[in-house]
Amino acid sequence: LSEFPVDVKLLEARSVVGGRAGSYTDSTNGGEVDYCQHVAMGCCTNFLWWMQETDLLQHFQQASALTFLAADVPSSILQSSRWLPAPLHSLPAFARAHFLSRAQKIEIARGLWRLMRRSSRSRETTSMQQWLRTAGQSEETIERFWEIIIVSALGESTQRVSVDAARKVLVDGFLGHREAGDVWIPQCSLSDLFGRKLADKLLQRGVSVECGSPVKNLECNHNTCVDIQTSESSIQADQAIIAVPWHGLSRLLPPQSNILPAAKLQAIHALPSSPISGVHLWFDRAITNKQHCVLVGGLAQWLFRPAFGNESEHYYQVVISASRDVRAMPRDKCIEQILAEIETHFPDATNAKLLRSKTITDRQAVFSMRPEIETIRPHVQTQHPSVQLAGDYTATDWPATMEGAVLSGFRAADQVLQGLGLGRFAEQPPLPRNLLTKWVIRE
Ligand SMILES: Cc1cc2nc3c(=O)[nH]c(=O)nc-3n(C[C@H](O)[C@H](O)[C@H](O)COP(=O)(O)OP(=O)(O)OC[C@H]3O[C@@H](n4cnc5c(N)ncnc54)[C@H](O)[C@@H]3O)c2cc1C
Repeated sequence: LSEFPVDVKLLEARSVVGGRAGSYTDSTNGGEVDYCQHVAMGCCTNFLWWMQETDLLQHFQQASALTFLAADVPSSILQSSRWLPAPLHSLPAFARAHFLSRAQKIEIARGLWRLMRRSSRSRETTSMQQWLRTAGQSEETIERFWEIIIVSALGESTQRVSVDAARKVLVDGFLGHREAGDVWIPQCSLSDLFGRKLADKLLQRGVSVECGSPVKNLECNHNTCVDIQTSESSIQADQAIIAVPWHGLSRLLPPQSNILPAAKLQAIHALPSSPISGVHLWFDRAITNKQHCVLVGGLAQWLFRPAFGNESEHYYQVVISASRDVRAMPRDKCIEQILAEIETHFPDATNAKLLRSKTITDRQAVFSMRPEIETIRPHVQTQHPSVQLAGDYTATDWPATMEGAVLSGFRAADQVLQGLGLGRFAEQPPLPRNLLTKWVIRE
């Protein structure tokens, strides 16, 4: 919006922008620690474009190889082949993977083929787990492959997510393009990236950013103007975009609002969510030089070694998505189990001393991509022409991701521009498909 002749004011409740993609200040050394590591994927074309546009893509590292570690087998590196076109690009690395047996690989290949041949718009109410069983996947294959990929990408287990959501991740996220599955990892803290660097870019573009300004109420009394109440002031706007999380929306709007029907507002508020935990570990020495890896078969799912922070400390972060088990465990027991798993993967960890640890679980980290939620996710346009919604929970087809959030923002901006008669704002197209993927992957 800042590229158009409009005055843009951003009202943020917290002291810093960035929302769930943020950091806290470590009381021991004063450094910034991300609540939880965030990564984007190559298929997140809107998010990556936006980072490029705001000159922030330089603060990301693009990783095209993922290391999978499982107990008692050598590590496996999954990387696209240089010479095979999509969707065959992962085949050689997949065939060499040590954490899967030959029979499991054949089962998975059959399952992936069936997913690609399935329509992306089936809107079926089956869960991914039910689908996997009917597609001939054994419990062990589900646990050792499908569960790992789906939980990492959707923040929810195969038991709960819809087949459509899982298909989107596997097809758009890995099979559709050679670079779709590349992982883009921030090389600075999230609060530095979004809270400072991005906020500065917005300020330079003339956006007024007001942190510490929670909106209390939003009403449209007549057709062309929105009344926005904060604790400090009352603002009249021609257009408003409400970009709060799904569970915060009903606090802003009166129950009988001309913006959203009461039943819809209630359904959005009740969208089911899934927790994600970041387990922060500080050791007295390095346990591995790997910057990131996927851990197979245990409680810990990913290990990250952030590229920033105090060099004298050896800080690592374990990410556990759909972490209901973690929430149910005593804290000490959870750390004990994670350390035991880390020692099986990294022999250097046996001699390392854990100096301190912190577990942060966001209970409403992401909305749960269950089959029924697609009918509840709202479009960015509300009933009122002057009010738009934005946020990962809107109907973008994407799971709760930075891509979904950015895409919804672009769509909301487009609506605003149309409402003001100022033109259009085009979202980015998905990664292009080659002839083979167009032929093999059904729309
Ligand atoms: C632990 C965890 C790990 C994740 N990992 C990844 C990942 O690896 N990759 C990925 O793409 N995504 C990841 N996500 C999801 C990602 O963080 C979200 O999808 C994304 O941040 C959603 O952005 P949003 O703008 O929709 O909502 P939010 O980030 O929740 O932003 C909403 C903003 O609204 C503000 N607000 C709320 N109420 C008010 C009010 N009344 N007035 C003014 N402001 C208000 C909030 O303070 C907040 O800043 C993760 C999320 C969590 C929690």
